[in-house]
Amino acid sequence: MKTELYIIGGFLGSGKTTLLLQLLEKEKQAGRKAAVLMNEAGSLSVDSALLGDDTAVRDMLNGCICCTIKDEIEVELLTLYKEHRPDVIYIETTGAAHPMEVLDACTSPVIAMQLDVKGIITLVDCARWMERNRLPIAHRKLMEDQARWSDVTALTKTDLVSSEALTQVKEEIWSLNEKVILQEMVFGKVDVDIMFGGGSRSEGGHHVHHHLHVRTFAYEFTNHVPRAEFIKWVGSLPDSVLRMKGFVKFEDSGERPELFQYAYGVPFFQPHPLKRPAVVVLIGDELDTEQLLKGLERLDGKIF
Ligand SMILES: Nc1nc2c(ncn2[C@@H]2O[C@H](COP(=O)(O)OP(=O)(O)OP(=O)(O)O)[C@@H](O)[C@H]2O)c(=O)[nH]1
Repeated sequence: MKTELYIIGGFLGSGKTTLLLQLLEKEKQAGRKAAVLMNEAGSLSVDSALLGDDTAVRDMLNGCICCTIKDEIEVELLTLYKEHRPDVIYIETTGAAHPMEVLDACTSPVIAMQLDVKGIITLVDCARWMERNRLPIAHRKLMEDQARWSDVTALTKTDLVSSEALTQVKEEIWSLNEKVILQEMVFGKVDVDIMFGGGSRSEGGHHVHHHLHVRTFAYEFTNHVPRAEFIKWVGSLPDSVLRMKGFVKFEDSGERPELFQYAYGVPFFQPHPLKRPAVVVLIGDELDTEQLLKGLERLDGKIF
């Protein structure tokens, strides 16, 4: 069984920990084992102290998982997975995190086959959203990007705004992200079934989920791959593939897989010193997963 992964993001003070505590309580009631990866910008984790003893928690301090300590996330996720085999991992990001960067960091090929990346939950503090034009432009843009790239947006602190303001917030968020599931929430109280009814972001297997636009797709090669064919395949990928990364064993490079990176149409290969699983991960908008699977299986010598 794969471990489900949810990313909880949202601007500073938007209510992430408040929601997380509610979600953990629900998981406990459902008899599921939950783990948390908590990212805080400071050197001391205040929020993880609130979580109680029955949840496995790992702190990532002194940096943001979407930039300065991005590489640590795969180690932290692997450690949580290996030590606890949780049913679900929640990642609480710092308020400064960009959701797509966090998604990128969480989809390391080293752990991709073990995780089912369910989605991004973004919290939007309604009062703050209404006043976002007073923020510096970079902060406002981040707040809007957080709403734009989420699967579920929980509108928090609805008790502090008028119903007209709430309607305006909803309309503005829908105009940025028409596929989002919007949920109103007061002090973390939310209908979890509606919230999580939207499908799954990761497709390490062979089934297609609807609703979500940005998805991840992981594939593990069984065989060595012909390099020229692989490069040709990469060149033929549609623009909907935003990012790809992984380790590939080529027919001309022996047993050590090469690190492969692809972003904005440019592939990059590098020999890798360590033993790594031959897994590639794709991130994209409306990925045609059947087509991708066919292409990868052909490269893997499984179909002709
Ligand atoms: N009025 C009101 N306050 C809320 C609500 N949800 C959370 N809060 C309060 O907002 C404050 C921040 O909540 P947190 O859950 O710590 O927010 P956070 O996003 O984890 O904060 P950071 O980790 O600092 O970014 C706390 O004092 C909460 O009690 C709500 O729905 N209404």
